Amino acid sequence: MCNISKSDSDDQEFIDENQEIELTNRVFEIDSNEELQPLDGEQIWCNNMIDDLEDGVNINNFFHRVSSDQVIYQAKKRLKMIGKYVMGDLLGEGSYGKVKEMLDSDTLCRRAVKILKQRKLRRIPNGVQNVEREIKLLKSLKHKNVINLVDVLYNEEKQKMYLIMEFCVGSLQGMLESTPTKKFPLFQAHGYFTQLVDGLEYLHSKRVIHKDIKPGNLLLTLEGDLKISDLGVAEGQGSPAFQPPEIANGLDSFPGFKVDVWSSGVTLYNFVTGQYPFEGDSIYKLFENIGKGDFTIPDYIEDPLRNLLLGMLQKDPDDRFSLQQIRQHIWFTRRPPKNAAPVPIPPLRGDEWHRMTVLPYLFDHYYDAADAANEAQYFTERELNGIQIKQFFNENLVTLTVSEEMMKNEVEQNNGSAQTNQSSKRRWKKPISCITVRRLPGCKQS
Ligand SMILES: Nc1ncnc2c1ncn2[C@@H]1O[C@H](COP(=O)(O)OP(=O)(O)OP(=O)(O)O)[C@@H](O)[C@H]1O
Repeated sequence: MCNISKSDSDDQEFIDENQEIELTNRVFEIDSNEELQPLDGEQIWCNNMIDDLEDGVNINNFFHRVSSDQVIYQAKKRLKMIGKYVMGDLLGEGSYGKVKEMLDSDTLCRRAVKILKQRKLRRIPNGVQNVEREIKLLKSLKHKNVINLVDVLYNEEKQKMYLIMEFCVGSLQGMLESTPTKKFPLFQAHGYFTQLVDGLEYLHSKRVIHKDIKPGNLLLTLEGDLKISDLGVAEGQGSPAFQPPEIANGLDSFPGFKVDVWSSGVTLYNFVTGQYPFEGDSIYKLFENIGKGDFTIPDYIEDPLRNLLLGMLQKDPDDRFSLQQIRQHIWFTRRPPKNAAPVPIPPLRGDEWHRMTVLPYLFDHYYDAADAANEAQYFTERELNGIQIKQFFNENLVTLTVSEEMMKNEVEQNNGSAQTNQSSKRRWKKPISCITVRRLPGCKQS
């Protein structure tokens, strides 16, 4: 019999408003004495244990506290749909609101949704109008290196706007932060920088100035495509460390396109050195330093890259390189050799495979574990840490795993007799189960 223990875990990181927490947020852990380990990548939830607790049994009589690395499953995920989109987990949070993963139930494409609260927007002067205007603009843009706004939904009652975008696995900022050196090898920096220039050139051709180019606004798809994001709905005038001297000095008028060239120069500097050309203890000091335009480039950055950085970070916008000059620059045109391991995309909330977070919600809503066993076409038996388990295979998507011993208990409870052969699985009301996603639906980003 598998003992579980109650723990007042404060690890609520994975729980968001979509998740209905069973057992008032308590986490259940397998007793370490039983040595029942989760199978790789599998999740277990013990429904009959939950019933015991709901019946008001004093759990302390039965359960022992064990270390948290034994935690197997903690929360029920309640399905939430916004139109045809199935909501997944939180991806991040910006100043306007949350960004969550979504699945388009028509196309099975992974999406990200930025949830904007109109109440919040109204507090910003012209906030609502600006967003509306920007949405119109974003809808008219289509380029491989610019985040695509796929759909916009409104909920009048909740006063929310949902901006549905292409799904990305993370930002270049997150990748840089995940490395000890905080920088990319030159060939990787080159790959991202050339995509950034491609995207910027497209935006400028549409007479759009981004105003907030920085690694945090450059997202990556699973395929490694760079997407310029946060167009226009970004709050304020951009991030201070990436602002050009004409803004730091408060000039009244200046060529807007050169603002993007400057911040792309700071971004490239950051990619290849892990540092910023201008720093300051306060924003005033930072702007003072930017305003003077004096900076140094570490000696290990050699020409032609040094020359490119100097050209992009010219204090006077008229002297600053144009995008055409950048494109023709020798560093741009020649790909550096791949002489180091690339910086990988860091795990998303602990998952290095960046698996779809929508699936557990779908399983919880549509998939009854008992039905899975009933519908199973194949099963296999094996031993796991001394406990006999059965795995039922349903097509190639799902494996339902049930321990023989748990099965006995369940059947005894339900029928008063212990039946452990395969036919007994039809009688289970709530088997203790593992559901493993073996294959994810593929999706080509459109
Ligand atoms: N299309 C997307 N796919 C995956 N993650 C995304 C997507 N868009 C944004 N994110 C993530 O969501 C988080 C919040 O993004 P958002 O654009 O709202 O804010 P921000 O750029 O961090 O800040 P601000 O809006 O204040 O400038 C970021 O961590 C970002 O990486």
